[in-house]
Amino acid sequence: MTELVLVRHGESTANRDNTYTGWSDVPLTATGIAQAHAAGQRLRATGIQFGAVHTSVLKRAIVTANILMAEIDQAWLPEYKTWRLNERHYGALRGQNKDATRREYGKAQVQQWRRSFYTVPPLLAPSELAHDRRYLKYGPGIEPRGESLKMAYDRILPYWTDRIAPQLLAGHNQLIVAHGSTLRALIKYLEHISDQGIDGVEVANGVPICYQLDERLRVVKKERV
Ligand SMILES: O=C(O)[C@@H](CO)OP(=O)(O)O
Repeated sequence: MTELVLVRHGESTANRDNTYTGWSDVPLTATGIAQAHAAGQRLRATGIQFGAVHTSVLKRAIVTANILMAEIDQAWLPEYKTWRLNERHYGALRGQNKDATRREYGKAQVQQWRRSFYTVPPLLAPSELAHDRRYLKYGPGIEPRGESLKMAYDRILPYWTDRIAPQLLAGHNQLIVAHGSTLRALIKYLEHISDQGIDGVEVANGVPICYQLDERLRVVKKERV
């Protein structure tokens, strides 16, 4: 039996301001930092010993991961950062206020943009891409102009298959510190949730989700701590 723990970062400035975030690299708020410490203390009480930590290349997840690692007194763990665990890219919605878009486009459209598996948000223009050097090293085409949850799922899964699943199969517990929709994609995969069923799944900031997995990585137990 191996343990897999998923944690969404603490509250970010964009969460506080109710704006679409995606790949925008926004910091944690003071509340978010406190949530990360509290989550780490609860995780420490479980006594889980991890083999490695995986996070995105966005600071709200990285800082949360570092706080968690310190709180569980496993700051020495290998920590792997990958763009594949970045939040789903919100395209041209990034930076806009969610309530303002509800007023402009209607609640149903916003709910579809936020929670449907297949809906792609309005795309950024090619000229609006950031060409950030953290992505350029992978070559052209890594930075999306916007992603549906399905598109994010498809780029997350290879990292699961190549880097996380083999560690779990070898008996090493793994901690993933990522984002609301990255984690919804992983939860969909782990729990075999349908394309429609994933609409209703929400992941709270700073609440560790602990899975016990069997030797074929089937979920035996799920618990929030
Ligand atoms: O803005 C975002 O990138 C995400 C996560 O905060 O929000 P949503 O809940 O709309 O998926």
